[in-house]
Amino acid sequence: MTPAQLEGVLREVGAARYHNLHPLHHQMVSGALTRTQMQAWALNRYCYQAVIPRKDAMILARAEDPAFRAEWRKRIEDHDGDDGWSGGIARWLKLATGLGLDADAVKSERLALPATRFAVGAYLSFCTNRSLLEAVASSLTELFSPVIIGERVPAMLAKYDYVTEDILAYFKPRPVQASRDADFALAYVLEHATTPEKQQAVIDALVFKCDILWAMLDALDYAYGGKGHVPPGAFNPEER
Ligand SMILES: O=C(O)c1cc(C(=O)O)c2c(n1)C(=O)C(=O)c1cc(C(=O)O)[nH]c1-2
Repeated sequence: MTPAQLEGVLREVGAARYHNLHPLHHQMVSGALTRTQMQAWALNRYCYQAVIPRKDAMILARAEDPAFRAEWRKRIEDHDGDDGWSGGIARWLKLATGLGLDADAVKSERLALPATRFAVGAYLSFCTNRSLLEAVASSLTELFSPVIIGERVPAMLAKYDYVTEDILAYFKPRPVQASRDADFALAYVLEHATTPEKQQAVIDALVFKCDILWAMLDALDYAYGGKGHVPPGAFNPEER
């Protein structure tokens, strides 16, 4: 494949598998989620946010090119800020507490769904154990995140009276940051996936990452959707 063809395939993967196609996302933007479902989404998604700078540190540690590291470290700065609590993770915590959750409970991750923990752990270990090229490719879901954020934020503000712009401050810088990050990662992947095997590996990495995001929404839907099968020990407001 030429680099342009590979880019085309990667974009097709996103068009077919990204989590904006998940029924739970559709319910969220149509205004159909209960407050408990919204809280559960925020609480579980915190685990994903919290692992992102850790997996990026794994990628950094394995990159030999200083110019690559200088670019990639911006991702860690975006999420941790200068002091650990002035970046994206802190803003996600604000989102969670704005929805009525307790900050310490969210931070502890103890109330997250088992499947969330497994999915997030799988992402961290993928970026630790696979090739640098595959780890970089697995971040390429960010090519598609500006679209889902563009759907989610206006819909949440319009459809849920308890959601405010302040609560959703996390998302404000994300489309710009994600485009910067995804452009860099895509250029890296297109330059370094030089054999059919490597090209297949980066496609598979993006599929794997779409599956992580999909599995997280599946688990939320199963636990807090119509069936209401909340696993033992997981967030369950009715038990309080
Ligand atoms: O709101 C979303 O649906 C969404 C999706 C993704 C993604 O596609 O992985 C990320 C984010 N947000 C996000 O905020 C973020 O910081 C982020 C980092 C990464 C990554 O894999 O390095 N993905 C995402």
